[in-house]
Amino acid sequence: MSVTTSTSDPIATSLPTGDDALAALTAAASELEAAQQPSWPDTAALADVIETLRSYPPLVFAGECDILTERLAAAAEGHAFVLQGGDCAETFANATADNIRDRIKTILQMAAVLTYGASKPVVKVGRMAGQYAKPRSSSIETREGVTLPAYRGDMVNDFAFHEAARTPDPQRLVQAYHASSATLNLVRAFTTGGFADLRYVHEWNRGFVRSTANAKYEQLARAIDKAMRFMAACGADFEAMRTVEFFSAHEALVLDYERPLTRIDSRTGKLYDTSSHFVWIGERTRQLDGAHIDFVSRISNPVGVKLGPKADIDEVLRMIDKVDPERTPGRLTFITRMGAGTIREALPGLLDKVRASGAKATWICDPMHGNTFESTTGYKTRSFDAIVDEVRGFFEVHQSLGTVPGGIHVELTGNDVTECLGGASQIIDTDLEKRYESLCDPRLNHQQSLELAFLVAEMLGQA
Ligand SMILES: O=C[C@H](O)[C@H](O)COP(=O)(O)O
Ligand SMILES: C=C(OP(=O)(O)O)C(=O)O
Ligand SMILES: [Mn+2]
Repeated sequence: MSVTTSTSDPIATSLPTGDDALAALTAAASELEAAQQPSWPDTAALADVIETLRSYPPLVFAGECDILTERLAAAAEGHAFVLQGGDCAETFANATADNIRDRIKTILQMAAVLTYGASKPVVKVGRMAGQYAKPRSSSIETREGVTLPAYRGDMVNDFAFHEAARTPDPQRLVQAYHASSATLNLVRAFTTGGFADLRYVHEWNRGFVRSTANAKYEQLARAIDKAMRFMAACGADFEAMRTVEFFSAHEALVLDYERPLTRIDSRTGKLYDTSSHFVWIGERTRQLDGAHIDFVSRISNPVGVKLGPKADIDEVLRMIDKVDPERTPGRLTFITRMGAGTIREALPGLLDKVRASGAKATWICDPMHGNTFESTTGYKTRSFDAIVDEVRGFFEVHQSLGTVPGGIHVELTGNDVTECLGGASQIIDTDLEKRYESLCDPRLNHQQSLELAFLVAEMLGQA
């Protein structure tokens, strides 16, 4: 079945639908170069796994992806604010009930504070239920004279430093599917079964500001408390606020996972990557003529592209034509990750030119990936102050241009880890070893995540 779009818009393209679309997706797989892919040693085993994944049910429904597209369109117009958060790299071992609960709890707490600050709905998106693959700066790692393949996420290989562990194993793709399925199932249960009740979330936040270290956020917490009482006095239906809309997201990196989970939507004949509601393409894999950008241009999910400080404007404009030729509101999100010291110079030009081109994108700030450095104690870390400063710069730039700051994208956990420096509990270099658990990038811990939410709420209140 092939359907052409009839439009007079010169940039609109006609993508095939149905079986033709799936065939084109498969053909592109063999023609285009895909960066950062595992070197699977056993290609027959990989082929079996791909067939297995093809036979599995989708993890999300296309209609849910469309709802997220609408929410992201609202964020692009300034009618909503997006919060994307979760681990840099999920692991199979950490996909436990407690960890998932605490991450959801952290995101819900942040969202409540941001909703108050923005006076807008907050679109809640977890970097979870699929964030199992990592692009790496180097494809090898050397320790004490021994060189092995780099860890590329649990979907590909194991973190343990020996040859068998680091050898890519396609069975891990199947494990990633099951871990994602179980995670998403619990997330759906938490967010629709009563755990997300705004009254609980508010109580958790009151608990957070009770500690002396966080007393500086008390004023805002009191204002939220007053608003809750006001709502109660007006007879607000808190029962209706027991459930929240929550979406999943991850980097679409390993195409041997994403392609077999890409399915035809029975309603429209269009393709959706049913591994997640939202997928993004990372800074290292966004080559215009590469397989990743081709892949997202063929699916109808809302998609993101990370943009670093060196993003070339012409390339970005061509990317818009390729990924969002029909200029569908909410379809394309740019996640900027410039660095605190760079964002104020690097972002205005991009915003300005994209606006001048007539294209619309949702702009989200990732204040993590441009602010990574090695601590004196040898840990990959980030400082809380730089993270806050990058978000501040993001708001300043948007404000000066009259464009819309659409949301934030953060690496966080609900656990009390010590991976990022600073924050009210003043984590210093020598603290990092106490509880450094990330297998890739350092995450904000529970307290630091909430602090960030309070600070961003203040920025939103002033915007
Ligand atoms: O999460 C992002 C990247 O995968 C990560 O920053 C790469 O880290 P590396 O430079 O240690 O490979
Ligand atoms: C790989 C990541 O980021 P980036 O592509 O921005 O480096 C990430 O989000 O973990
Ligand atoms: Mn990361």
